[in-house]
Parts: sequence; structure tokens; C-alpha cells
Amino acid sequence: MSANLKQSIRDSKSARWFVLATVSFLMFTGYFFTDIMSPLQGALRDNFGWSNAEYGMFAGSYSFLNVFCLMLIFGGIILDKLGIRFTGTSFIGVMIAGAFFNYYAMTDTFNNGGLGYDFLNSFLTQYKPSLKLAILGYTLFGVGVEIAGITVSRILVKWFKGKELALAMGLEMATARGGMLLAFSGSRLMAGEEQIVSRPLAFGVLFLVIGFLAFFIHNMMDKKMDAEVADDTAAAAEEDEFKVSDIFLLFKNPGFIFIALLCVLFYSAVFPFSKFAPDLMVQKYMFNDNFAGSMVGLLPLGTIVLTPLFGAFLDNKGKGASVMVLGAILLIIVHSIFAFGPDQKAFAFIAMIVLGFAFSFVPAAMWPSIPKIVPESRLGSAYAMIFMIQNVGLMLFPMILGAVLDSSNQGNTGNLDYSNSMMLMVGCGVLALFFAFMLKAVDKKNGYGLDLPNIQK
Ligand SMILES: C[C@H](NC(=O)[C@@H](N)CCCCN)C(=O)O
Repeated sequence: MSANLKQSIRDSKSARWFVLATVSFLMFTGYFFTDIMSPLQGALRDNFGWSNAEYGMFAGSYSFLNVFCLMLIFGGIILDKLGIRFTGTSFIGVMIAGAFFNYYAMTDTFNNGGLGYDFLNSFLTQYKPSLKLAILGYTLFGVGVEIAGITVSRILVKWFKGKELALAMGLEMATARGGMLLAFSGSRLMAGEEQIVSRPLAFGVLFLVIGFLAFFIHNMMDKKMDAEVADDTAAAAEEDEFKVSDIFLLFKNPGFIFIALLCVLFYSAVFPFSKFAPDLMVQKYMFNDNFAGSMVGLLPLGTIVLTPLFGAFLDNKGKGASVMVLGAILLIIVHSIFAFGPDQKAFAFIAMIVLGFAFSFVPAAMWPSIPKIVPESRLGSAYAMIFMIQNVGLMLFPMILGAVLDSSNQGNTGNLDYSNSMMLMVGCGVLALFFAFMLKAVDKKNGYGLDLPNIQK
């Protein structure tokens, strides 16, 4: 058989990049919806009567099912057993259903006694029906988007392994951050003068449906590839398979423990922070409501350019472990500025830009480091486990931030004081730094090569 006959669609550069475009667009729509409500915290307070603690509970509900029902572990198992197309299609469906509930919770139709209102008003009456339905929707959305994210990583490995994998992952992350950028800078504009919260959510649901269509196009390409390389895929699938027993082995690996702790602390100081950041910009720095979201948009904006660049740097020059230490130091500096710094706008600009740097190079260093710490046969389990641990932080920190914000502003009728909430973020940075040093120490001891280039010459 000639080499040509063994070639598959995966060997076509245009087919690979086309697949990357379809799944990156899907993640763009997912990240857009994830942050669509973040710039609307003030409108939720004013129009729906949500307290900051309730808003925090809503933001943390993203991870409720992922943490309490171990959904990411099940997602990993389903992905291994039933494949990319089934898992992706099903969980994108869950993501859209959740997003729709979230949208419906904020409509006048529902809040004026529409379908389900009376039922949701009949229990836990201290919480508004809008909050309860939004939480139900966002928690389903959180399951869908996280498992879609794991599926997309697997898709990229399938199409790009041995080719431009790091670049593809960097570009996919950068595109997803574009969704965050659009949410932060566009959400209030979409809500209009009257701040109609359901409007940007309706856009979000529509985008997700278009993302779903893009995934269908991917499915057709995937089907074609499977037909061409059935044998190879079966072997690769077995190699990557999620095994529950692997979880115990992972927790015997100090490198995995430290990188997982660093991951949860780092991301807790970024994603939950970003949920409150637009309001922080208004309350502390007196930015105009509409511009506050764009200020936070500086965070993903920088990463869109810098994540693939740092990815390429780390691929060629290494220094991944040192970069993670530096990222943790920057977290401490940035959040100290927010907690203790003066309330001048320039400080907010500088802090957001510096945070954008940390948010570019830590993910660029962290995700490709995992294969250096964990054997390839346990990679599927390692990524599912690390996302699951990360979700504990994504669940707890928004709730804690909101509760601390309310409790430290009791009786305050002026602008909200964010100092205590931001001190918590400084704490995350300090612990992240500690674990980054521990990671460096075990790297030295066990020779993972975290500071070595990803590309071996
Ligand atoms: C790749 C990584 N993704 C995650 O960490 C997700 N588990 C969380 C996504 C939250 C979406 N706003 C990343 O985005 O760096």
C-alpha cells in the first residue's frame, strides 16, 4: 500500500484548520454566554433585587453540578465510551437548554407569572424565582460548556497531535477569550438604555445555536476521518481512556497535586474576580457603567494576542515553571492594587493590563505542562480531574466574594467598598505563589522538565 493511500483528511492542512475554526467558534459562543451577565450586576441589583451575595451564588452555580455530581468525571467517561460526536452534540444541547432557562428567568414573561413562576415561588421563598431559575439554567449551562471544552481539547489532539498542537490550542483559547471580550464590552450595550437583561441573553442563546451548527460541520469532517483511520483512532482512544483507578494514581503524584492547586487558585483569582470586576470599576474607580465592562474587556483582549505568542515562546524556549511563579507574583500585585491602591482610573488600567499578561502566560504554560507531569495513558483522567478541582474554586469564590461584599457594606449607602473582597483575591495569589514554588521544587527533584522547551530538538 502506498503512503498516499494511508493519508487521511487530517493530513490536509486546510481540513485541520477548518476543524479548528469550527470548534473555536463553538467555544467563542460558550465563553460569550459564560460572561454575558457579568457586566449586568448593577442592573440585577436595581431591576431584579438580587443582592451581591445572590449574584455571587448565581455566578458560582456554573459549577454546582460539575462539583457535586462529578459531572466532569462522568463527561470524561462518556467521552471515552461514546465518542466525540455523541458527547459534543449531547452536551452542547445541555449547554443551550441551560442558557435558554437562564434567558427565560430574566424575561418579563416569566417574572409576570409565566410558566413555572408559581412553582418556583412556592419553596425557598427567601430567594426570588428569577434567581432560582437562572441558577438552574446556569448550572446546566456550566455542565454543558465545561464538557464541550474537554471534548474540544480531545478534538484538537485528534486532529493536531504530532502537528501544530500547541499553536492550535493557543488559537482556540484566544478565540474563546474573544467571546469573553464581546460579553464584557457588548453586554450593556445590547441591554440598551433601559438595561433589559434578557436582551443580551437572547443574543447569547442565538450565538450558541450557531455554534452548535458549526459543531455539526465538524461532525461531518470527524465522521469522514473516522472512516479513513478507523484502526488508528481505536488505538488512540484506548490509550487516552479515562480510568477511575487513574484518579488514585494522580493523587500520589506531587507534581499533579501542586499544578492542580496552582490551577484552582490562579483561575479563582481571575474568573470569579472578572464576575465582579465591572462593578468594581464603577464602585471604586467611578467608570461610567457602559465603559466598565470594556475596562474588564482589556483582560481577554491582551490574551487574544499574547496567549498564542507565549505558547510559541514556551514551545521553543521553555521556562514554563518560572512563568507560573511570575504569574502568581503578578496576581498578588494586581489584586493588592485593587484592594489597597488609590482609586485613580490609571491604576485600574495598569492593573487590568498586568492581569491580562498573567492570564496570557500562565494558561499558556500550565496546560501544556500537564503531559510532562502525567504519563500519556493518564492524560484524559488528569485533564478531567484538574478541571473538576478548578470548578471547586469557580463555585466557591463568586459566592464568597458576594457574601463578603454584602457583609462589609452593611449600612453603607454610598459606593460599595470592595477592599475585603479583593483581599481574598490577594490571598489566592499568595497561596498560588506558594504552590508555584512547590511545583518548581518537585520539578527539580523529579525532573519533569517544566522549564524545558516543549519542542525537543
Ligand atoms: C482552557 C481553560 N479553560 C478552563 O479552565 C475552563 N475549565 C473554565 C472556563 C471558564 C469559562 N469562562 C482556559 O480558558 O484558560
